Amino acid sequence: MLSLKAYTLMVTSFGFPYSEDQKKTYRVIWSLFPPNLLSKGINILGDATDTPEAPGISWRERGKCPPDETDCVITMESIFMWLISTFFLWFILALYFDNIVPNSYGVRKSIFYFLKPSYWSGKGGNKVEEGSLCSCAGSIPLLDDVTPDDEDVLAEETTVKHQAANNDIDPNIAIQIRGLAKTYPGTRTIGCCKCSRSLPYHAVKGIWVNLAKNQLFCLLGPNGAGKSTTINCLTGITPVTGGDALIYGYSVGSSVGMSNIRRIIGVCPQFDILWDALSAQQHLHLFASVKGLPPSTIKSVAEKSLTEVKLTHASHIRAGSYSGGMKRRLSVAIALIGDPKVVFLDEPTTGMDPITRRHVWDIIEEAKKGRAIILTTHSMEEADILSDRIGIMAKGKLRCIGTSIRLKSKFGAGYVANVGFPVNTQGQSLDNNGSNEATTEPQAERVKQFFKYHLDVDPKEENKAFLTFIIPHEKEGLLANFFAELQDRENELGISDIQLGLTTLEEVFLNIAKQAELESSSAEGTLVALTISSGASIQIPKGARFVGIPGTVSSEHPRGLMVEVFWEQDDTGSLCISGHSPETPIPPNVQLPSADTSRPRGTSATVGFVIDSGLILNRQYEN
Ligand SMILES: Nc1ncnc2c1ncn2[C@@H]1O[C@H](COP(=O)(O)OP(=O)(O)OP(=O)(O)O)[C@@H](O)[C@H]1O
Repeated sequence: MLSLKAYTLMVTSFGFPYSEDQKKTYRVIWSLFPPNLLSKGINILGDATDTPEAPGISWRERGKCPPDETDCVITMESIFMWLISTFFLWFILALYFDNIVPNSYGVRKSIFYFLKPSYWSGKGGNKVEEGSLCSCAGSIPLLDDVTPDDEDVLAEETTVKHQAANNDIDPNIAIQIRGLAKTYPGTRTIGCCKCSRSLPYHAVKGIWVNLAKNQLFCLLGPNGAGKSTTINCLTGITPVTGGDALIYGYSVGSSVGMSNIRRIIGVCPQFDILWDALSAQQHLHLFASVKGLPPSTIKSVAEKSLTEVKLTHASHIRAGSYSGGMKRRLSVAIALIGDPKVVFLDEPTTGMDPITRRHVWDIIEEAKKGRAIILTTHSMEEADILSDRIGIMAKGKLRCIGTSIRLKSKFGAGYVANVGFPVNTQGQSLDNNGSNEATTEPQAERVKQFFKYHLDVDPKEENKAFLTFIIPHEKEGLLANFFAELQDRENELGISDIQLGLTTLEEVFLNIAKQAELESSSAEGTLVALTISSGASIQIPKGARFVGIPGTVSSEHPRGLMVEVFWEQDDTGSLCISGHSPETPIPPNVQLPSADTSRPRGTSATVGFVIDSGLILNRQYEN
């Protein structure tokens, strides 16, 4: 770019195209580029002042050719006029292209946006388009209105629908999300760009939820669940394609509503949007001014913010040299500056060390007072500690909603009992008097038998120091007497410590993610390979828990064999197989599929069949 500029300047200084020999059209085209005119202007001034005796060009004489100039086709006055006109021309073109070229979220205005009255009046919605300039967006297919499976999600949806229909305004509600949907349009790229076609993608499929004031609502979900898209719709970064949301009564679907919303929200986006050349202090001063804080308070507010996020020592250093954690802290401070009524925090603690993260949690906890906070995170611990309510999304839908305890008791496997045995600092077993003896093993066996006999559960994890049991909710009624007896026999069984708690939020999250994966893989037919103990490999739907293995029918196992598959999340948040149980006979209450479904048409792989978890688990409890 620079060399092109140098080239055109050089060409101009050699006389092209400002000479009688050249066509006027060339001169006009050449003059549209201000550096060329500037170069010609400097040339004329240089020629007029090249000797001490030269008269130069006075302001009054700007419209005349210099007396010794023989080939004069442009005067200084024309150059000034051209420069002023091209300034406006390029300025208007810059504004126009800024509006029609898609931003980083693929959002742009239509090519003829300036012809629409709504653009000039500011009324009539927030009409924008998506996709690249040389693409023609396909029409957006409508989403079916599907009733949620979960009773709490359904109850929330019914409440919001009822309030929306009756125009009920609940003063305790900060955000009301009314069937918010977002479909990224499929595009057909034509002409100037490579010819390709993509299908529309339903990223958010109609969410109905009320978010209260003075509360933190945490949106959880695996990668690609639609969390950031939801936040982007609520903050106006990307336009909604269905439904609406009201933030303090202002609609995100209208440009007037959105400009009011921007005044009362603070956003910490998933990726830091900072200027490398500005320091933390300059960032905060800038955002405080944009949010309209009185100039006299900006300095003290910025200093307080910097202290809160522990960036005082780096307040004058350029943000470009900050670590990832420092940048996130600065983004959190920017989101909170100006006392916004609603704060969106999209994975605010990503990349922070545990000490800094705890510190930021304290800031968020403190910030809850007087505002509504919407947080997305992949840290279950963060969600558990900070949230008043949690919603878990998967595949664009809200799958469950409630407090952490409600979700754990509803979707977790039950209670976790940890039974500890005395060990020394090297991890060796001790007896109850503290002497080094390998007494734990028989005692652990007796504890296992005690659990098996009373609750019919086996340990999920075990080592010398402890045994962990998962006790299903169905056994809840037995727990009081069971633990009273276990405590009475603590000494006899060599137990040093008993802990009882609900299963973790992580387990709830995995259960919901598995369920969603299973739903979509059955719809799309996505299969993953599972290698069973015999070494054979079968294909199973992603997320399936109990899977029947085709071809295992024998006289010993007339109904065939099945396995329980264990899942975990990989680094990208996708579900992957972490292991499986030994093969066990398929119980009689499971209906077996017809033989030809194990080898779908067009594939040579053996496909395991999914067995409803309810059939297996209920049977285990009944036994
Ligand atoms: N501009 C876009 N065009 C097309 N599809 C998109 C666009 N932006 C996001 N998506 C798709 O929408 C889905 C939801 O994305 P989103 O970023 O909301 O997920 P997320 O839940 O925030 O995930 P993560 O936890 O990874 O941030 C993804 O499948 C993503 O590929």
